[in-house]
Amino acid sequence: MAKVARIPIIDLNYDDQDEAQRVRVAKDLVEAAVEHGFIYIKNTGTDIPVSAVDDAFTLSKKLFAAPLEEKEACRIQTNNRGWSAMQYETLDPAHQRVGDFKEAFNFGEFINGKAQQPIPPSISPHESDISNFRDLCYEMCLKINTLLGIGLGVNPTDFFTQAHLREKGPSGSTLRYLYYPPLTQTPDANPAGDVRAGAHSDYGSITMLFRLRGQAGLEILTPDNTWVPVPVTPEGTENDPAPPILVNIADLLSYWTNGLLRSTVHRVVFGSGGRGKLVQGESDTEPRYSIAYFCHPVGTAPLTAVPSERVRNHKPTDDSGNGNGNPYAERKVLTADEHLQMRLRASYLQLYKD
Ligand SMILES: O=C(O)CCC(=O)C(=O)O
Ligand SMILES: [Fe+2]
Repeated sequence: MAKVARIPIIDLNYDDQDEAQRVRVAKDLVEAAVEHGFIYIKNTGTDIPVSAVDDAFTLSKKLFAAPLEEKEACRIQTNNRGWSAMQYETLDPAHQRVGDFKEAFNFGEFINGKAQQPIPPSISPHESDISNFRDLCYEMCLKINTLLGIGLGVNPTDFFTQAHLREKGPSGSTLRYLYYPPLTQTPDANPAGDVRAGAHSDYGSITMLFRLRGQAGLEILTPDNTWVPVPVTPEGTENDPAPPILVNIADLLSYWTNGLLRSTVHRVVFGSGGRGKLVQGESDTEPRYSIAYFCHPVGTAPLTAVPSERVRNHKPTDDSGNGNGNPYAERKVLTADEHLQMRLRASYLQLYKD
């Protein structure tokens, strides 16, 4: 059996009246974020109902199965909204021969349940459901940001949360449906060298990832520089109503905390015959679907030093200035939006070529 990533599993289902318990969970969350950058959040349906996740996957499948013209009419724009065709995005341009073997659809902000971008007619009757799911993700993201503030001893503890509040202005937060066809449908792919999503770290503050049981592919780069798969259903969650939600620290939060919180590099690979090592009980012969919510602070949020003793005392351990070997989180960025623009330009070469 393949060696798998050892990522802590945390249950956010604590008693709201029990402050000591909340602080304990917050500290566990921070330690996992410092050590691994990835955290499994047990999904018992409290924060995000299991039916809402199931319905989101149903809609995603409908969207990617829609006629090509419908998706073409929603092609991704420089506002980072819309449909990204097979191989259009290249997450690791320095090392990839060709683009990612995936399709993606990005949903930006909704206003009163209405998308502010073209939506394929095949799923437009469900626009308000997509908006609701995005809201659930947003609320959970605020909760995690609050816990991170508590666990880090940031003063005020809601420093991160305040920076994410929608009422303060638009943000780069994006709900993304992803579809990775199986090798049988991608004859151009060379599974030994090509990837379904190139090695990258995420751009925002945190990412929440939903996956389907049995679908292989995600790997993280460990501190000793080896790739290990991230099981969809880690030990101890087999009987939960849904697989855990996989949360990872992204570049902006790593940058904000001077590298204390780890933004871990990850990728999606072909398993059988490819580079990946399959986790027991998972396979890559079926089409793979995942859903990510990329949580970003409001675009104008200045990335000033986090008011935390622990962050102040943290010494970056490498030349990048972010302490975790991540080459993207450079110190020159000023606002959340500037940071996002820098990252998008690097991965959508055609879109930004002019
Ligand atoms: O599909 C996955 O499992 C991961 C996708 C991912 O890393 C991303 O879209 O940033
Ligand atoms: Fe990612």
